[in-house]
Order: sequence, then C-alpha cells, then structure tokens
Amino acid sequence: TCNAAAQAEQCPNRPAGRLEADDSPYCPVPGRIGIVPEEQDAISWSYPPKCMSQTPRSQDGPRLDCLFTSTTFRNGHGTSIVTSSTTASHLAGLEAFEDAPTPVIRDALGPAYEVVPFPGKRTGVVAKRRIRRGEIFMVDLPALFISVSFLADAKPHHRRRMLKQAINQLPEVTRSRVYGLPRGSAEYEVDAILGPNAHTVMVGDGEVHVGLFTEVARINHSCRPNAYFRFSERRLTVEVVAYHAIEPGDEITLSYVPLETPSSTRRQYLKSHWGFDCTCTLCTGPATDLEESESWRRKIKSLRETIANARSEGFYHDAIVMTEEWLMFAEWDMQPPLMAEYHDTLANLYFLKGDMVNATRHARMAVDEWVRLGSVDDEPLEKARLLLRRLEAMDGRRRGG
Ligand SMILES: C[S@@+](CC[C@H](N)C(=O)[O-])C[C@H]1O[C@@H](n2cnc3c(N)ncnc32)[C@H](O)[C@@H]1O
Repeated sequence: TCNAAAQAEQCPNRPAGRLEADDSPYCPVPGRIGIVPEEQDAISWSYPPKCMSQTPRSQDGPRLDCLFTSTTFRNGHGTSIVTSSTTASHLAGLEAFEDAPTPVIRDALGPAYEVVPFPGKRTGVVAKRRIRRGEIFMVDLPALFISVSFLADAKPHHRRRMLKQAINQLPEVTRSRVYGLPRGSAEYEVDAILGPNAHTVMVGDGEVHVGLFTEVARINHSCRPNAYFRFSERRLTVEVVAYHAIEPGDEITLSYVPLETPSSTRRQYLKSHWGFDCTCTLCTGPATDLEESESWRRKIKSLRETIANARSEGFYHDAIVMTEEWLMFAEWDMQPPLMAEYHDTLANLYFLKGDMVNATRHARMAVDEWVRLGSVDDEPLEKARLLLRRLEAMDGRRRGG
C-alpha cells in the first residue's frame, strides 16, 4: 500500500469512474463543497498531536506528518488521522467534524446486509433483503486515515510506532473492530491489518490517503462486482452503492481494482498487493465471459477518454452521443453508473450545446434521482438543483420577454 504514485493510479474510490466528461478518468477528487472555514482548528483533538519529520523521496524539503485523534468523532466512533498539518486543518474544517448526528441509512426495510462466514474467504457480506439498483446501503466511517506520502516516506519503525499509537488512541469499540479484521502476511501487526483491509481515497488538492473503513473491509472483491463505493470528503464517509438489484442471500462484492484494469494485471495486482488469488465468478467462470467483459471494458475506457476530448474541444453533440454509448456498454458489462450522475452529465452537455429543453429535462431527472437515492452527501443534489433553477430562470425570462 505504500507507493504514492502507484496509489494515485490505483485509488479505486470510484471504480466505475465518473461520467462527468471534464473530470480526469481516474480517481477524481471527490466532492468538495466550496469553502473551508477560516477557523481551521475549530475542533480540539483528544490527544496532543504527535509529529514526525519525513525526508520525502519525491518532493523537495522535509515534510512533517502528525497523528491527530478525535475520540468524539461521529458520536464516539472516533478516528485517527496521520497526515500533514495542512491536510488535518482542512479535514478538521469539514462538516464531518461538526457535532452532527452520525450519518445513518434511513432504512424502513430493515438491515440490508449481514456479515457471514464464507468458504475460502473467512467472511463475506450478503444481502438480507432485496437491495435496489443505485441504492446506498452502507455508510462507513474511517477508523484510520493515513497519508500515503507518510506511508511511503516514514522510516519503517517510525511508521509502525505512529500507526500502533493511532489504533490504540481510538475508542474501545472501534479499536476492537480494527483488531478483529483479517490479517495479511506482513510481519508487523499494523502492516498486516492495513494490507488486506484499507482502501485509498483522495482529499484536499488530490492528496492520496489510505482509509481503514472497518465495515467496508468486510466486503470481498469481485472482478464483476455488484456494488461500488464512493467517498464523500465532506463527511469523511464511504457510501457503498448497488450497481444493480441485489437479491437476498447474494454475496455483496466490490472491485478492489479499477474496473478498466485488464484481467492479467488485475490478477497480478490482487496477488501482489492484497495477497490472494481471485476466486470471483468472473475469474473462475467460462473464458468467453471474461473475454467479452474485457472487450467492453476496453471500449468503455476509450469512450470515456474520447468524451473528455470532445467536450473540451466543444463537440458537445458528439459527447452526448458517446455518453449514451458509454451507458450502454457499462450496462452490458453490468456496471451501470448512478443514473443521477448520468443525467447530470447530459444536463451539462445539453446546456453547453445550447439545447435548453433537453438540458432542463435531464436536470430535472438528475434532481429526482438524487432525491430518490437519499445520498448522505448532498453536494451533487445541491449542484443539480442549482443548474435546474438556472435553466428554469432562463426559460422564465425567455417566455416573459
Ligand atoms: C478486505 S478483506 C474482505 C473480508 C474478508 N474476507 C474477511 O474475512 O473479513 C480482503 C481479504 O478477503 C479475501 N478475499 C476477498 N475477495 C476475494 C476473492 N475474490 N477471492 C479470494 N479471496 C478473497 C482475501 O483473503 C483478502 O485478503
């Protein structure tokens, strides 16, 4: 988990990628909501921050990383963050640290999943009831949040000491969840815990961090997953979303690797970074299924790049046509995006093209979809509403005069 450049390439915080064509195809910085408050140290940490200076291999000048623990974070869940003081200040200013209630899923239907023993994989997560396509059925908080630069640059014994302390400063309930996770083969306990359980996410201006989300860590990998996770920087949460309907008793799976990664690289990566030979249904199923999936993924990847180019060069009509194709290929490979994101993208492209009727139609559908999802991160809904209001105001002016 320690090479910053490799992590930046891999970071699968949004394995399906975003539809928004102006975003980088890999790991876009997840939703930042505007302003970072001025009084950056508004929260008080539960322990005096402990700092270590690193001599980075890749940047100029030494870098100071500190351990910050809040035991009161989200009603006593607690979190330990190891990062630069600039990033810590940025995080501390986010809504995640406000004295707000813990984000929960308003779930009148009862718990969506349970953790059960799973042959060959110790445990796995299975659906307890039907989960709708696009439903956010799990929201998790980070027990640990560690800068990848720290992991890469700190001396091994400093790194281990800091991380051990980071775990030990957590509240008892979260600490025991961390220690209850499966271990990899690394010699030292903290490395063995992080290895097979942590995921990468980005915060601030693209700083890659490793997040240990103990609930998400229960979900096994599949090369054709039925769910994916999205990171909300604003709330420091990970939401797990269903790609398509999941039936009761089905195993819930995520891809630990970006879906576009070719199968041989994917398998190698899972072996070298996660330490296992993948036994998912795609890897153990008929070769023709795998070949077909590979070909869709190649098409999806190249389409996404072409859409980004078409948009930046002002060929909005082409970008719209290709976005439709993108959706179709993604559906064929059973990894459809959130429909809300799809409508958002089209609303923006039609808007740029000057087709206000279709822009308004898609903006309305985007708002409806975000509301229906009940996302724990309201930023995309706010954005979609803003665009819709703007379009409606333009229409009002046109009709009025
Ligand atoms: C993040 S944990 C997943 C939950 C884990 N099974 C547990 O018992 O808590 C990752 C570990 O689960 C196992 N695993 C996950 N997906 C797998 C797959 N597709 N094939 C084989 N083993 C898998 C591997 O041992 C891997 O290191």
